Formats: sequence, structure tokens, C-alpha cells
Amino acid sequence: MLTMTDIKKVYRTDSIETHALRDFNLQVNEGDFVAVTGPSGSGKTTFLNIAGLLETFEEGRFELDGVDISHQNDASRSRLRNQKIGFIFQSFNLIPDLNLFDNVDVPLRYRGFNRQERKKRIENSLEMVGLAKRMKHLPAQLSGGQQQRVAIARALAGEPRFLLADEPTGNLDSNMAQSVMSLLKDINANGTTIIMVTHDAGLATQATRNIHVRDGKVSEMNESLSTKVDMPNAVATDNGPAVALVK
Ligand SMILES: Nc1ncnc2c1ncn2[C@@H]1O[C@H](COP(=O)(O)OP(=O)(O)OP(=O)(O)O)[C@@H](O)[C@H]1O
Repeated sequence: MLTMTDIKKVYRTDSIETHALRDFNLQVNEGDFVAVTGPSGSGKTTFLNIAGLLETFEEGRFELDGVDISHQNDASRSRLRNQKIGFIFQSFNLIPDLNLFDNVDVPLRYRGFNRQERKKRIENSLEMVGLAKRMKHLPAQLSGGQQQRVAIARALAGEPRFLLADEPTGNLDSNMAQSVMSLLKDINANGTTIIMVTHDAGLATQATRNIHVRDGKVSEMNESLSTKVDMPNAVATDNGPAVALVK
């Protein structure tokens, strides 16, 4: 569970102060899939970076799983981030010279898992996104949608409780965007809490909650029409992400 209360974030340069977040209040519950929309510059990425313990804030209170983040030093914030949070970005951020297996391995090495445990996690997470047979391929040999699925596998291999996604479909055409969205919905149905920033209103309505950010504040909050479904029969294929068998 993630709770932000009256968060204030100011960016200061020599000549200008930008109030990126002010009185930002939000509670995200375990199992939520929250889509965050709002105009450019409204503070969406700033919120996500604070939620992901990548940035600090000036005022307010932020609790992550009962831990008061404002009182943690850099080392303990990094430890919490590594344990609890996975990130995916618009630009995939894969390492071009490493094959898929080794890309997914990078954050696992930071976590200190032994070789055997890492291998198991890498194979499982690539299986989950339907790319297990492409492990030895380089990112450049994949489509954009497939590369984003590798980035999702990399984020999930550490079994994070929270998956934070900043415009994960921003570089994809609409078919690939929907395929990545379907994968995120499957992952959420399997228990991972997701917060996704998106400019795509059609994708946002598929999340279980929508929040709209304006001028550094949450201006609207809606439960989405879409509901979570259990998918005990989810399977992954080499051509696509894990999909639920329709009964
Ligand atoms: N490192 C920084 N230094 C100074 N100002 C910043 C920095 N990062 C963000 N800002 C400013 O903070 C405000 C909020 O930015 P943020 O990136 O959170 O908005 P956003 O809603 O994610 O925008 P977009 O949809 O265009 O990505 C903007 O005015 C931005 O210019």
C-alpha cells in the first residue's frame, strides 16, 4: 500500500522555482491498477519518480507498505526500491549489446541472487511475456512491442510488489500498445500493483482506477468500468504475451 499526503515537490534552478507537486494526495491499495493522466507538465512523472523512490520531496508524508519514506536515508531508499519496485519506461531502456537473458539479469545481479536463482527467474519472466524462445536474441532483433515486453520481464524478474510504468506504450503503434496493455492487465490480475502514466485515454479506461493530475494535484479520481478478472488459465505464447483462455 502506498499513501501520499500533502506532498510538495519544488525543482529549483538558479533563476526559477517550479512547483511540480503541491498538496498531492493519493492512496494506492494492494492490487490496484492505477492509470495516471493529465496535461504535459502537470507533475505525472514527478509523482511516479517520488513513488518509485527515485526522487525526494520537500513536504508531506509518504508511506510505502507502512514505512515512512521521509525518514529513510539514501541507502535504505535504494534497498526498498530494489526489493519492492519495478520500472518500465517509454524508451524500453534495454542494453543493446546484451541479449534478452542478460538484459533481464542486470537488476537481479544487484539484488544478489545466486546464479541458479537468477536463471530460474529470468526464464520464468521471459516465459511470462512470451519471449522464452528468443533469450539469445539482441534487442535490435525484436519489434518495439517485443522490446517493451522484455523490459516488463526485467521489471518483474525481481517479483516487485509495485510496477511503475511511465508512458509504457508511448513508442508503440496501437496494436502493440494494446498487446502491452493486455500483458499489464494479466500481471495485475496475478497480484502486482501497477501505476501507469499514459496520454492514451483508451488505455487508461482499461485500468481499474483512473486519476487525473492537474497543476501538481490530483484533480479527479474514478474507479474504472473495467474490473479485474482472475486468470488461472493464463498461458504465454512465443508470438504474444500471456493471454487468458476464454471459456
Ligand atoms: N529536473 C527538473 N528540473 C526542473 N524542473 C523540472 C524537472 N523535472 C520536471 N520539472 C518541471 O516540473 C513540472 C512537472 O514535470 P513532470 O515531468 O512531472 O510533468 P509531466 O506531467 O510528467 O509532463 P509530460 O506529460 O510532458 O511528461 C514541469 O513544469 C517540469 O518542467
